[in-house]
Amino acid sequence: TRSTRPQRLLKAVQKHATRGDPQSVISAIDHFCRHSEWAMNIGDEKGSILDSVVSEVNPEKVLELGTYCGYSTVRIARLLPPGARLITLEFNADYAAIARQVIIWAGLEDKVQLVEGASEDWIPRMKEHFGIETFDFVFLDHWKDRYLPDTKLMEDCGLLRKGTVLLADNVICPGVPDYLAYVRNSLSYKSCYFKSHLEYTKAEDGLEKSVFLG
Ligand SMILES: Nc1ncnc2c1ncn2[C@@H]1O[C@H](/C=C/CNC(=O)c2cc([N+](=O)[O-])cc(O)c2O)[C@@H](O)[C@H]1O
Ligand SMILES: [Mg+2]
Repeated sequence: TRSTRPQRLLKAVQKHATRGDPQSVISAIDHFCRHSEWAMNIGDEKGSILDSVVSEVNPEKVLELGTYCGYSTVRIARLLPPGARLITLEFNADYAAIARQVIIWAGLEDKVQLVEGASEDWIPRMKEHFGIETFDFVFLDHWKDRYLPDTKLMEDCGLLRKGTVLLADNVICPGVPDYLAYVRNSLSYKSCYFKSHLEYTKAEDGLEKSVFLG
């Protein structure tokens, strides 16, 4: 049977990127998505904003919701200090299998724990299963109707501390209106919008950075 797009994306990484070189993995995926097949990675333009926020926060404990093929996982993990950990949740087994290979190709498997499962099932288990008290940085890029319920779940599970930074992709396109209204109106968050473009296109999109105030 015909291969899937994530499988073709992984092939492009293995063909064009250098093992152990995260930047070459990022460039190979961006080239594939610009010149061969669009895919829903954050991309290079919004990816640079992600890089700057991660560098500013310099987090020890990171949670990513929605791994897909591991593009943003690699972008984040390559910037983490030694000893820092990234847990990424992905409930589609096929995507998880591709992402594992992309993360290994980038040489970042020691910094990343890819958990194959649903965010709603695993957020409540972060303490007892991973010994995580709170996260320093959370990247939201999974199904858009899950951003708000999962944020409330993280609050309820005590996983956010004063200063935890949430960064959400696609707040314009496809859009997350309920999440945006919540973080922008809640007294528990200081929120700001980074205007950009939908990956590999000229359409507007952007990232919302929200600092939990405790
Ligand atoms: N509750 C959950 N727990 C674990 N994994 C979960 C999950 N919900 C979804 N996922 C996974 O997260 C990814 C979904 C991304 C949705 N993005 C999108 O739909 C999307 C669409 C466009 N677009 O249409 O232009 C552009 C973008 O940047 C986008 O991120 C998929 O890999 C999916 O399996
Ligand atoms: Mg996205």
